[in-house]
Amino acid sequence: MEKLKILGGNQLNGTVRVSGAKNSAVALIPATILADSPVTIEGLPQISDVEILSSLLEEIGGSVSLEGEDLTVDPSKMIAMPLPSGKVKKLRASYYLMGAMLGRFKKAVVGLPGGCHLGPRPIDQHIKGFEALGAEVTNEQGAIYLRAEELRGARIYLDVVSVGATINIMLAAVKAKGRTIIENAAKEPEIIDVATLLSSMGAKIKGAGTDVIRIDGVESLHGCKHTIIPDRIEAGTYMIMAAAAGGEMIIDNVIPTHLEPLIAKLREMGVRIDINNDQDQVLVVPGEKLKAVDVKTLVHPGFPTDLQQPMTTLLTKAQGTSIVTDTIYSARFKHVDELRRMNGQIKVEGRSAIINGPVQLQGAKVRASDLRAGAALVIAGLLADGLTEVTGLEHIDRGYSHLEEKLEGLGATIWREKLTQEEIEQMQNS
Ligand SMILES: CC(=O)N[C@H]1[C@@H](OP(=O)(O)OP(=O)(O)OC[C@H]2O[C@@H](n3ccc(=O)[nH]c3=O)[C@H](O)[C@@H]2O)O[C@H](CO)[C@@H](O)[C@@H]1O
Ligand SMILES: C=C(OP(=O)(O)O)C(=O)O
Repeated sequence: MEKLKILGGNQLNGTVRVSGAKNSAVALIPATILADSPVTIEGLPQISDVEILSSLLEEIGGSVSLEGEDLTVDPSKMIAMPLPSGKVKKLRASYYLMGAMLGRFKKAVVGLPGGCHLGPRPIDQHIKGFEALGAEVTNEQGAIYLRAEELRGARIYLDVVSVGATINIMLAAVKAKGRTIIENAAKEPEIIDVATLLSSMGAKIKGAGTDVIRIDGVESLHGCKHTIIPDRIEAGTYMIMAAAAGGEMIIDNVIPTHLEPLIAKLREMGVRIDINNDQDQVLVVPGEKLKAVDVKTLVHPGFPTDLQQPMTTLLTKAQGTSIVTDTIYSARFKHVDELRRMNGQIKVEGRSAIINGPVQLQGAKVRASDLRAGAALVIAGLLADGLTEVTGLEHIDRGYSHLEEKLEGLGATIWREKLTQEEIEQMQNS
């Protein structure tokens, strides 16, 4: 077990290159199960979610080569091996193994997913979709059992706009007989990325990125090569870091339109953002003083919930009272207690955090309860007076590729250390 140590107060200057999108990667990798010949995905982030999913593909008989940012999967010898427990619980996106294995084998056994604890995260809409396609779905001792004689296209209206359900239904439907229509589908860029890979494999998909997706099932899918889109949440995290820590930062390898809600909010706060579409870059130049703003998370293209926690830290520096409301998750505020330990003047009321600023955060020992809480605490450490120690790195490592190297390159004083036996015991007893 390890911790991050951050000596706060440094300005961040220079260029940071954004990695491939975690939320695409975790769907693209299971999607390879559907092909009958090798698929290569280029530009993957070097994060634990990618490593775990790659090893799960090996567990079901895939031949997998992950070298740096590139993954090649030969799925031809895969079998419908049950995956009821173990690694599937370490991440949220193991649920995509359900859709992909159902599509290919017409059966699957996959443990209920893990991932960040942000309040209830049911998968009823995924199951509704699988059932509409003709699968029998049961939940036995913490694992989902899926079986179908054949998959038949269907019209599926999602009661809740869900990224995971939209992609999972796409994965199963590409090999169903006939047409599937997903209505009230999620519209995230990652959904378009997955549809692009599936289309390169021979799938027939129209409307990805809108709220109606039409899929005409095909008999077989073939191998191909695909380059992943950049991670808009990682990009957004660095933009928030730049706004928080001062200095001038170029964030490279971004699709600026994916960042519109954040760009608008940062500008409202008084941060200068220059967009260079030709170079896939944005430049962030923080203003002298930051203004308080209200933020409400919404489904895409609204403000992304995954940037809500980092934004809360930034708002501790803004003049006045800001209200951050999360309409997607009921309990995505575990970072607030930790920020309070660092002198954050924040209270939580229902689904909102009320932040009074500006305050000077103080270095402290804090624990990341989930991935973006981790990002929020790292930003707090960069801003704080003195030394901050962040534990719970297993969460941060799910989603941030080379975090310390990238931050060091920008001028931060940050390093990783092993926890002592005493610290491990203290954590286990707390
Ligand atoms: C691996 C991945 O891509 N994770 C992202 C994905 O998570 P994930 O796919 O889990 O999120 P969803 O879009 O499905 O969830 C959105 C909301 O719908 C609810 N819901 C979802 C499914 C369902 O069957 N029933 C239901 O009620 C959830 O509880 C949540 O309140 O989208 C979230 C919302 O942008 C992001 O925070 C996560 O980073
Ligand atoms: C909530 C997140 O991830 P996951 O859905 O993988 O838990 C996230 O990326 O912020």
